[in-house]
Amino acid sequence: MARTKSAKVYEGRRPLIAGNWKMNLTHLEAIGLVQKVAFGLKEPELEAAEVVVVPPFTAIRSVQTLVQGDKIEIGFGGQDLSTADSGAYTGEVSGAQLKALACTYVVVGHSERRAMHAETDEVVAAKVRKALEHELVPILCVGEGLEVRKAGEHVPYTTAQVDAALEGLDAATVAGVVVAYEPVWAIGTGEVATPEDAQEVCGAIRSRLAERFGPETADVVRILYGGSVKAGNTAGILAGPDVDGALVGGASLDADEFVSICRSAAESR
Ligand SMILES: O=C[C@H](O)COP(=O)(O)O
Repeated sequence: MARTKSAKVYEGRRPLIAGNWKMNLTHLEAIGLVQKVAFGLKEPELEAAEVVVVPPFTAIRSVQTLVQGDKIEIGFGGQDLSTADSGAYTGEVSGAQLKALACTYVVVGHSERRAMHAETDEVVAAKVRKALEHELVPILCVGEGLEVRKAGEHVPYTTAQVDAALEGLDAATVAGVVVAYEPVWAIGTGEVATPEDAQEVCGAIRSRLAERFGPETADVVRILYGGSVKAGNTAGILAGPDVDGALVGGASLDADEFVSICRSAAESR
């Protein structure tokens, strides 16, 4: 099993694979999955690529206990956070609560939150700020629906979402954000974007970050692709020079498949 090692300085952008479990798995099933993933990956692979799981809130504590107790070199985070810190917000979870569970990351603005919970660009921007305030790394999700894609407006649409979410932040702060390009038409559909599609938009996002925050900042921000990522398509997608990893949904629930995805990422740089 891969164990925690001393900090290492990485040159360039270290590939990041984040498994978003969405509303799947009990806390007991979560433990089993993390154990299998940890046993499946070797230490050099976990050094070459950063591996993160994003369980439902109900399983975070169990994942934390396992990861810290067994010194497993796998990170974890939350799937959402509130724009508030505490109070009468039934069902919400705060950044402080996630931080207290040792979360490193939090997904913000996932298309399922935007669509099912009416999260606007303003709400997403507020959540990015709240995550940063609590020293959580936001994984900012952007991406177009099928109509926008068919109209050929996917690049301006997604870069505008990035603009809105990062409005008012300074370059040093933006350097600590992860962006995930997830075309909505490719999420959970089996309809994966081509490597060229992924690179086109990830490259455009990086160019936009360079315009707004400077090339040094744009150069360090990790930009992920998400949408029907599987072991068989990871290498092709990560071959794009601006694609630094993947936000994986369904395939992250299968230990063997997720291990293979992480291995591809480790071999990608
Ligand atoms: O957060 C993950 C994305 O929504 C991708 O999900 P998927 O890999 O099941 O298409």
